[in-house]
Amino acid sequence: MTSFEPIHFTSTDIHFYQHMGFACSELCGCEGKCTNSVLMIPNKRLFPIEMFRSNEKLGFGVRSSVLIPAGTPVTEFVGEIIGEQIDIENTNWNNIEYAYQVTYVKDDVLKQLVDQTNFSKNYKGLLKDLYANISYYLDPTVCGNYARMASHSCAANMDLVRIFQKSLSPAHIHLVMVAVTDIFPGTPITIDYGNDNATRLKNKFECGTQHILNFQDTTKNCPTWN
Ligand SMILES: C[S@@+](CC[C@H](N)C(=O)[O-])C[C@H]1O[C@@H](n2cnc3c(N)ncnc32)[C@H](O)[C@@H]1O
Repeated sequence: MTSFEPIHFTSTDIHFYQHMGFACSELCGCEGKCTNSVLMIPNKRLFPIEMFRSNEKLGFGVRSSVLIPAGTPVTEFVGEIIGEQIDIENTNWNNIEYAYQVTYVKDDVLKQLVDQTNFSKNYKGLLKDLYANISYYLDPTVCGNYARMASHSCAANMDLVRIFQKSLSPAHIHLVMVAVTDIFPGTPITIDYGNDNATRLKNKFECGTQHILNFQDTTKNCPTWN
């Protein structure tokens, strides 16, 4: 399951579920000085980003004035880690509008990853218990960055990838936004909010794509960007 093979970021795969990464830290042999850390590029803020107002329905979005090449890790999605057991379709937790779910109770890949580590049996048990009953979210409401302003698209130009640093607990998750297509200057930066959110917001979503999600009538709710 783990490998050092390069990952080809394409818009046809859902990388969030398929790939997880690890970043060096002061706990590694390189003492965090390694120049190959996956968090290095997103934290360098290589791309000028501006916020713009799309329309009344979409509100504000973000875009860059320069080309962002496919495969580039562009920024971290910054937020506070929150553990919530919520019914996403009926929640009145206001922050759900901006929070991004980073763990799923049925996330077998994550559980297998914990099993593969050389952590002690007790620590592995603790990690599995943490993930077993609660879903964790990165909530940018109080402490966040521009990533929280990205709009939803059913054919998003960025995907989010979980990168663990130092350990495998929810508190060690960094969420990195990676371009999955070349994003031309001025193009709105979009992510897929996921099926649960799409269902919750299905009567107000418009993303200008003809992609069909796992619920009926989605195409009806996806007129073009304007
Ligand atoms: C994470 S916020 C994005 C920033 C937001 N546009 C703003 O101005 O604060 C998510 C909210 O933006 C709006 N939104 C984002 N993408 C949308 C889309 N494709 N269609 C309609 N509304 C969208 C919805 O109101 C959604 O609840």
